Amino acid sequence: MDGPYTFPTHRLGHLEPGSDKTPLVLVACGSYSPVTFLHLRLFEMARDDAAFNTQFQVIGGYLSPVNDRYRKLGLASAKHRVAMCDAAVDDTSDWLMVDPWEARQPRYLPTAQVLDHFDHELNTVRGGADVEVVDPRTGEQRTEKRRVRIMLLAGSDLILTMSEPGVWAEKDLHHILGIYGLYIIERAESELDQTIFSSSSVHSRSPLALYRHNIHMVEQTVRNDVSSTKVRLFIRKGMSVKYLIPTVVIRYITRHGLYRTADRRRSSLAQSASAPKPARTSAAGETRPLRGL
Ligand SMILES: Nc1ncnc2c1ncn2[C@@H]1O[C@H](COP(=O)(O)OP(=O)(O)OP(=O)(O)O)[C@@H](O)[C@H]1O
Ligand SMILES: NC(=O)c1ccc[n+]([C@@H]2O[C@H](COP(=O)(O)O)[C@@H](O)[C@H]2O)c1
Repeated sequence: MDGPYTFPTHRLGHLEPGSDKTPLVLVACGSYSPVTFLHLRLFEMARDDAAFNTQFQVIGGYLSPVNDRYRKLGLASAKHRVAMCDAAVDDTSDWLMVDPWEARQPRYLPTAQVLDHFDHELNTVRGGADVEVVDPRTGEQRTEKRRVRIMLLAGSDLILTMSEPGVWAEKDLHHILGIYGLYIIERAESELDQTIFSSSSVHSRSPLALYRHNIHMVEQTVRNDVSSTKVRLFIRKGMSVKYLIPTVVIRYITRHGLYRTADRRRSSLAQSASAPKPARTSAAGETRPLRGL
């Protein structure tokens, strides 16, 4: 992560010539300590859903690892988490990228500001996505710039925290859901009570109900509940994590001796009052031992 920052664009796709679709970029903010096959698979599920059920065409996907100020158990340093994500996408994907910008910031950044950064890079700096169109009057072909839509990609556990008090600022929810939108992948242990979206319930004035049209839900037809917590626990116990995370990530963990001991401390840097306390300890609960372990 040393050296000057440049926004990664090397795997950005483009719209088909003449396409009337809206270009979509998916951004998944998370800890990724470490990144798992499930984290990568979330992007594939969302891209398929967009292709089959919407007017969007996914032209890019970014993992944005949270920085060291985030108060969460089990975080390896941002430098390691970014390197593991980089290795994972380089080895397993031809369209996913890792943006180290959030991880490099000196303070915790709420997700709304991270999405603003992507909007700035894609729509202000690059001016949107290129699409070849034919002028209906002259028949000439020209390149048009089309505004890129950015959406937050997350598991249903994250959306549940959006209706918990104190985790998200109300103005940030209006910003994220109103301007950008959400791709939600259902998570086995975090089933959504549909009334949180209902305009006729007590939640009717909540941002989730207000911007229901900007929220896309995807059911996991092949259920996978790998979590980083489980992976860390397995490593600590000397158990295999093969086929749960990419082999290049296993090699990286071994080479750097990560996750060998229980990390009951939060990152020493993570004392900033502006960093929200994560709403859940973890999917498998670092403090709640897994059966048989
Ligand atoms: N089983 C799952 N199903 C759907 N989404 C998931 C699942 N596991 C993680 N995610 C999503 O992946 C993103 C990154 O999350 P995060 O890095 O916190 O992963 P995690 O595996 O839950 O980590 P930890 O176990 O350390 O809490 C979040 O949007 C989270 O909702
Ligand atoms: N207020 C906020 O912007 C807010 C609140 C909770 C989680 N998040 C983000 O969600 C992501 C996932 O967080 P967890 O690893 O705690 O599930 C992180 O990138 C974190 O920054 C943002």
